[in-house]
Amino acid sequence: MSQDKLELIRNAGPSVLPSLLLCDFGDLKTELALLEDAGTQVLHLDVMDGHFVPNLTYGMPIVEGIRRHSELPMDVHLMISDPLQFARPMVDAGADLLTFHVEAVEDAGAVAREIRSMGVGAGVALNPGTDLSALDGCLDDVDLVLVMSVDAGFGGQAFNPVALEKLASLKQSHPDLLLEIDGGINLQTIAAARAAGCDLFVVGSGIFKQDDYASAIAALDDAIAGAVS
Ligand SMILES: O=C(CO)[C@H](O)[C@H](O)COP(=O)(O)O
Ligand SMILES: [Co+2]
Repeated sequence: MSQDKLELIRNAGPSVLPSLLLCDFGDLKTELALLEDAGTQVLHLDVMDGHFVPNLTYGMPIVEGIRRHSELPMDVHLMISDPLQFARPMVDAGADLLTFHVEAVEDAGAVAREIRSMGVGAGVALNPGTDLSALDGCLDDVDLVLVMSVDAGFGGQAFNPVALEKLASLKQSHPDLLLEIDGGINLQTIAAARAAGCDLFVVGSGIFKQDDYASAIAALDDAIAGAVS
């Protein structure tokens, strides 16, 4: 099942991925229905442990709850110190792709291989201050690279353009790699990310702080389509 969903994630781009960090968790069912009606193809879930990042969000019960209300593929962004500690429970909860931070682990390739052995996709993320060289040796083992355009931990932060250089460089060196960006993506920043070669665009405030999710997503889609590379 997860392999089919992973294929859907691979083929979704270019696409906006709503980050549920800022959604109304008191009414998940309605939130998910609105996102599905707006044409969402993949959900982005932010898991924070209060240790790797100074913020705490949610774990398996919420991922499982989201899965009960939606069949959409789930891209789970693990901002946690020990990704392998919770990888299997996250897969059992319904995750289809697990993205861990390269800053959190000793051997990113080994972590990615272990995640893939669980039948789901593996992604590796890097914060704005982390050099691309941190990914040396692991890119053959991952399905996706998540280039952070804010320091992982909070929604609503300002976009850091260092992400654009990293995307362009990865696109050039690994043209077949799936590239995702996360943090401060909105109508002002999304076209530049597309022009730099990005496939998947995580958006939190740019959707959930807007009155109408569908028109917010449609405007972001239009900006992606109009991007010049
Ligand atoms: O991983 C994240 C934060 O660490 C979130 O996915 C991201 O911040 C989305 O929110 P926004 O679009 O408001 O920046
Ligand atoms: Co995220």
